[in-house]
Amino acid sequence: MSAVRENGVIVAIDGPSGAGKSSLTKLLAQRLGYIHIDTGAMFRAVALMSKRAGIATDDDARLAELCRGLDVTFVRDGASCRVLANGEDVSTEIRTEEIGLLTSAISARKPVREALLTMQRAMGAKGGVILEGRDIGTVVFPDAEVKFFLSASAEERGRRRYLELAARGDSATLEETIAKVIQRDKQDEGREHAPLKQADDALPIDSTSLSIEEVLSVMENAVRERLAQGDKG
Ligand SMILES: Nc1ncnc2c1ncn2[C@@H]1O[C@H](COP(=O)(O)OP(=O)(O)OP(=O)(O)O)[C@@H](O)[C@H]1O
Ligand SMILES: Nc1ccn([C@H]2C[C@H](O)[C@@H](COP(=O)(O)O)O2)c(=O)n1
Repeated sequence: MSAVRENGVIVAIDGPSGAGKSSLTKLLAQRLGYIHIDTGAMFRAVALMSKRAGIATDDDARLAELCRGLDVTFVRDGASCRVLANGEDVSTEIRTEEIGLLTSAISARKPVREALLTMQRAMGAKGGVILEGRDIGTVVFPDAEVKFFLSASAEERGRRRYLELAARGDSATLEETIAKVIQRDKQDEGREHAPLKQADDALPIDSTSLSIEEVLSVMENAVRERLAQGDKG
């Protein structure tokens, strides 16, 4: 059993787009008093800055230089969290579907993954954190005390995303949205560096037919059970 960390355990929540990672990480972090680290938002911030700088998605030298000069931070704003890139609030801009697709390409580049890996490990090393992403339990923190792999059918994840986009006034159809979810799955699973995959010791949760509350209950129980084990030394 790994040594007890200074601020608590590390919780990893990996899974494909639209599975519910951000929703559950936010709620679980509130329940546990843990810090929520949205690693997807970090990759999205890199993608946004690369777009602004006109950097090609395969220009590794310029991407590496951009990452060296990029500081991504999270700032609590009431019940939610703002994402700052070099001090600029980019929380809204990074959430567009355009940036989402660009991020899938950018996140496949080795220099970007190496730069953000260093940042993510520095943010979470002392524990008391929940990191959500694609490679947390396999690459970022393979020694995380609790790992979940949260998934749902592509149709259900597309439906969720469709409802989310429609609420924001986006005119994408359900069929188009499901197709984009499947496209991002293929890109995230098929890339050479840190592909999306379930860690061998992760607890799989298929949320296709589960409510957010039902998923949260499974996750909270699993974390509290692990914390109780730590108390036993
Ligand atoms: N179990 C669930 N049942 C119904 N809706 C859900 C469930 N989990 C999440 N949702 C909804 O699905 C949408 C996507 O959820 P969320 O953004 O948390 O997913 P995600 O895995 O973080 O996606 P991405 O990786 O693309 O950021 C949100 O509108 C959320 O409220
Ligand atoms: N640890 C991570 C987190 C995210 N990504 C990639 C995968 C997605 O295509 C993109 C945006 O993530 P989201 O905000 O939708 O969760 O970033 C990754 O490769 N590794």
